[in-house]
Amino acid sequence: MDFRCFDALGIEVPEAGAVFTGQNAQGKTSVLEAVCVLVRLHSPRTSRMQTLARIGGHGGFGIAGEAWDMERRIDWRPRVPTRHVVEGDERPSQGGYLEDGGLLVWMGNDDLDLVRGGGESRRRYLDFMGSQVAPDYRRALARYRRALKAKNLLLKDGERRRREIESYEAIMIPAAEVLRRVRADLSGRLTEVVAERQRTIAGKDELAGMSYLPGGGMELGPALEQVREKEFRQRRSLVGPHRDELELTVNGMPAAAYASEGQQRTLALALKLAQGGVLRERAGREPVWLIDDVFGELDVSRRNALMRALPTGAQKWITTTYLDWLKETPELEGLARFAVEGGSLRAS
Ligand SMILES: Nc1ncnc2c1ncn2[C@@H]1O[C@H](COP(=O)(O)OP(=O)(O)OP(=O)(O)O)[C@@H](O)[C@H]1O
Repeated sequence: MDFRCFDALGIEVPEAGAVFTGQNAQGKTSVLEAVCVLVRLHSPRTSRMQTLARIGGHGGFGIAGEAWDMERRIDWRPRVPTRHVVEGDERPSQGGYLEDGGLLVWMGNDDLDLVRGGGESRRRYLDFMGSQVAPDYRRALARYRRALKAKNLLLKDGERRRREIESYEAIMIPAAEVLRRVRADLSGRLTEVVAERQRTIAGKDELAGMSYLPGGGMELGPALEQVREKEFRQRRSLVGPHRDELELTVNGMPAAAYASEGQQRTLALALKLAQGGVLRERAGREPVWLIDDVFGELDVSRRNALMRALPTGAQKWITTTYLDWLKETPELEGLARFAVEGGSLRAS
């Protein structure tokens, strides 16, 4: 293991899921994070794998588990290729490992950033979904980011090296096509489901809206030509999927600026619930819900609404520091209970 604060950890979770309780900084989030890394090769807290390796451990980490009836294992070590193993067979690429991986929805108490924060958090929301439903998405995103970084370095040095810049754009344009096709498709479907979830949680007077706005327009090639001079002057990339926006509204007004805090919280919940619904529709399977410290923060009516909205058959992994609300939530009775303390776990 050697993952975060855990040197070793073995855990069996029933079909319905589990609730992890404990004080702050005991390792609850790390348990959910390990599932996310094993299943999606992605941590919602960091993009640096090194951060996940236990300080004072052997330098790397390993996670193994059965997910969606398949034995999966990853071994991460610094400076050597990560090993991805499924049913005992090594998969040579991340894409190969992920193609039959499971589906996840992550809910955390920073989900409010989806509504209040900058475009980056909403792009991450689409990216997390995109890479779960479209096999070519993750690769396109990695290619796009690498080429964009190289292009930005060239723009920054101010030398107007058009030829070299165009060679990176030749990588960015087809990658952008993949990203935008998937993002447009997902947001089209999400719009309806988010509006429906918002109505269910808040009542019929709250109309949530969503529009996908590709930065510079859907066609990247012509957009790049149009801003060429401006990019040279400003020394940075001005159009492309890294500038896409997912505009959110409540009752026709921009949600970040005009919606009340309650409306914003409801919208953040609706976005995550819709994510689960659309993943299920697209992939024909129920995602697992990793719900990190969300329930304790919600008022009773939103907590109940969330509980009712979570699919009954879905597996849920829930962390919480407060125990009181658990007693009032009969829907969670079938879930195993674990107490997390100082990087170790015991059934409670
Ligand atoms: N790479 C690492 N090696 C060792 N310990 C780590 C590492 N990364 C984080 N930690 C520590 O692990 C502990 C558990 O963190 P975690 O976020 O899982 O706690 P938590 O129980 O979810 O807390 P909270 O309720 O505050 O969210 C923290 O003390 C944290 O500082």
